[in-house]
Amino acid sequence: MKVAWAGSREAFQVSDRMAKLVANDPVFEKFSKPMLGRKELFKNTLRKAAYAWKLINDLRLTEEEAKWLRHYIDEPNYTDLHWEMFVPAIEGQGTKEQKKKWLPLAQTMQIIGTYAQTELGHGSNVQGLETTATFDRQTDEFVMHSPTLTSSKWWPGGMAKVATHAIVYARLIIDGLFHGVHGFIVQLRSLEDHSPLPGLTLGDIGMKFGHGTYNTMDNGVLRFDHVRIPRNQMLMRVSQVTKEGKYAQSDVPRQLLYGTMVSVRQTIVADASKALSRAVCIATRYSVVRRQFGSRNGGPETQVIDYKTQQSRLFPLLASAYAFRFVGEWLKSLYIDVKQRLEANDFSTLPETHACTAGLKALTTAATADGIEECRKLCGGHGYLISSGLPELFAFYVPACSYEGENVVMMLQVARFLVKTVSNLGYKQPVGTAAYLGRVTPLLQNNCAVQTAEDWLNPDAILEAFEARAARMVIGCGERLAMFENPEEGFAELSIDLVEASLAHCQLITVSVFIQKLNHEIPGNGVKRSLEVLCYVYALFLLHKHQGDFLATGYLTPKQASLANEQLRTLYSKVRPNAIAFVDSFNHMDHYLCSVLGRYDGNVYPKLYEAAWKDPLNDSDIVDGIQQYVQPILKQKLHYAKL
Ligand SMILES: CCCCCCCC/C=C\C/C=C/C(=O)SCCNC(=O)CCNC(=O)[C@H](O)C(C)(C)COP(=O)(O)OP(=O)(O)OC[C@H]1O[C@@H](n2cnc3c(N)ncnc32)[C@H](O)[C@@H]1OP(=O)(O)O
Ligand SMILES: Cc1cc2nc3c(=O)[nH]c(=O)nc-3n(C[C@H](O)[C@H](O)[C@H](O)COP(=O)(O)OP(=O)(O)OC[C@H]3O[C@@H](n4cnc5c(N)ncnc54)[C@H](O)[C@@H]3O)c2cc1C
Repeated sequence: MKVAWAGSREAFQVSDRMAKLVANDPVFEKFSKPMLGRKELFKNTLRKAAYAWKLINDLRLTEEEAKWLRHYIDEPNYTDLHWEMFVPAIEGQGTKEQKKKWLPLAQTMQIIGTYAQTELGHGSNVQGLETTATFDRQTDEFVMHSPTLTSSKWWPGGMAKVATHAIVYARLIIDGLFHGVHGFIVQLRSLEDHSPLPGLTLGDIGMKFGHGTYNTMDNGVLRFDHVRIPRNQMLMRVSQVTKEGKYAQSDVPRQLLYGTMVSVRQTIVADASKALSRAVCIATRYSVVRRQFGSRNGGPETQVIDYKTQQSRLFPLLASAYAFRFVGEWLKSLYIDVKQRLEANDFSTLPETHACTAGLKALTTAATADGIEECRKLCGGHGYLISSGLPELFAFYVPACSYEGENVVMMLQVARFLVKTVSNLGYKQPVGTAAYLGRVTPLLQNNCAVQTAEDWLNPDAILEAFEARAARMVIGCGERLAMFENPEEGFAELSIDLVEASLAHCQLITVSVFIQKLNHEIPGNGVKRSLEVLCYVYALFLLHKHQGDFLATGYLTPKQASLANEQLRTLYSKVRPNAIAFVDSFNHMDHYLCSVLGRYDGNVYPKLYEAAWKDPLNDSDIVDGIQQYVQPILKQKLHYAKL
């Protein structure tokens, strides 16, 4: 199962080696993090990042190994933006010459980059950005300027204190004409003494949610006061500006300007299963240790994992972790394919890839953020302790619902793709993840054939149910949209239904990828049979949760929906004996989990007790402030004290 989770024996070995490397090196200790102040926290992260870079070089780690190393260090920092956004932006949007100049510098970290798109006034609406890049023909330069307060760049990770360079998105202006938003490579700091370059105001935007997690990152604010950069620092693969000031667009579609976001959204989907599996591992192990009620004749109480209600909250999350792992793997292969095509100037699959990355990013991050919080509740009161590992994990993870495309905004992008696909149905056969929309007649006419709970243990029945629900919701939206004279008004008016239809479409992708995985790629019958159970749990849990959709579209009868729920209950009993094996298969080491509740050895209570004594408040019996503020109250003799 460890191999199935990792993707291959080689992938398992690489991640396992890196996990151990980090866990066994005292530099990467992280239990004390929540006790540190912001400055110490930040410096500590800088120290770890520098040490990690040294390890990467000394041990000659491959790109894959370096990624795992950074992952297991488990502290957001400037290198995330450098590797995940700055480098991909140059790779995807730079010309050959630009790549030749900038990539070697970035890949050896002689420069450190960030991705400065969002502003104080605009994040989702990229076309609404206000920073300007005005071409000056005389000097062959662009003048970067922040004309308003709201145009201040706001949020870019690593920008406040570390990055030496940034890809800055700004409105291109030539001779007073606006030519859309483009990316520019801008140097922010001196490579000699790290001071901000003249004309730039740079700082940190302040503390963020949670304490020891995202505050290791220096998210920044940046303002330009007429800062000049050479013309050849505009990323010019999509559009070019000549030294005469002529604006030209190559045959590369404009959408490629958004390409870095496709790349990172794909990574975010791949990462969702890591965060969810981490929370599920903690909650499952603890649910086996924790006992409440049910003692008979003085025997042990019931393990809370044996309560059906606990199972009905925990096991769908366990199944979701596996579903997200497989859909992340699938999306990665889709992305690798599109990347190769884009390099060869084949843009045909970009719209579908954009819809998949946007939609799956929204689906997986929302479910993971909610899932981590549910795992905290599944651990009862102890889940609220920092030492459970869950509050910090939640604080770290939850911004994924906002960054890299706010989730609702992303689902609306999926909706645009679906509406377009449906409106083209007469003359363009949909392919890939939208292929089912080419079979609308049977999907709209045939109803579910399930008659017993057992009938739900059939991949075809499940697939057809998810296809019919998505097709009916999408087609329904299309029909209602057609009634509006102005399509944009119609889209806005129906946006709530459109987001729901997009979710149904994305859930269909996730379920069908899981089924596909079982049909083709699982080595070993035992592993396959166990994963089949999780696949059914995932699908039937979604069906139960969204039964309103399945019933309202008329595909299911209430009886069939309740048979699905009955089957789900039976499936929970099949998951139970393997629950610990399923979470052990994630291969998460204690160091990575950073959780007393999720310890591999189950030795929870003594370690919780021990951890409590490490709190600085327990350094002495009488702490600072008691004499000054508590003792006087105890000793006072005021009238109202008698009340
Ligand atoms: C160790 C592991 C590390 C993990 C990863 C690291 C993460 C680090 C953590 C945080 C870093 C965070 C960074 C950021 O957040 S960077 C900022 C991200 N910002 C956004 O995501 C902004 C979201 N907004 C948009 O993407 C766009 O504004 C929009 C798509 C919502 C709207 O675009 P707009 O041009 O205004 O309008 P349209 O909807 O009409 O789109 C036009 C056209 O373009 C197509 N399209 C849109 N986006 C893309 C895309 N990304 N790729 C391809 N095509 C795209 C769209 O479909 C339309 O096409 P058409 O219908 O055919 O015309
Ligand atoms: C931790 C973190 C790190 C970040 N790092 C970076 C970075 O490195 N570089 C960078 O450039 N940016 C970064 N960002 C910024 C991030 O990309 C934006 O915050 C994100 O894209 C969301 O945009 P917004 O803040 O403008 O949200 P808004 O768009 O203002 O969203 C507010 C609300 O409005 C709704 N809404 C907005 N538009 C619509 C619409 N058309 N229809 C319906 N509802 C709508 C949203 O659903 C949401 O509920 C980071 C953000 C965070 C939290």
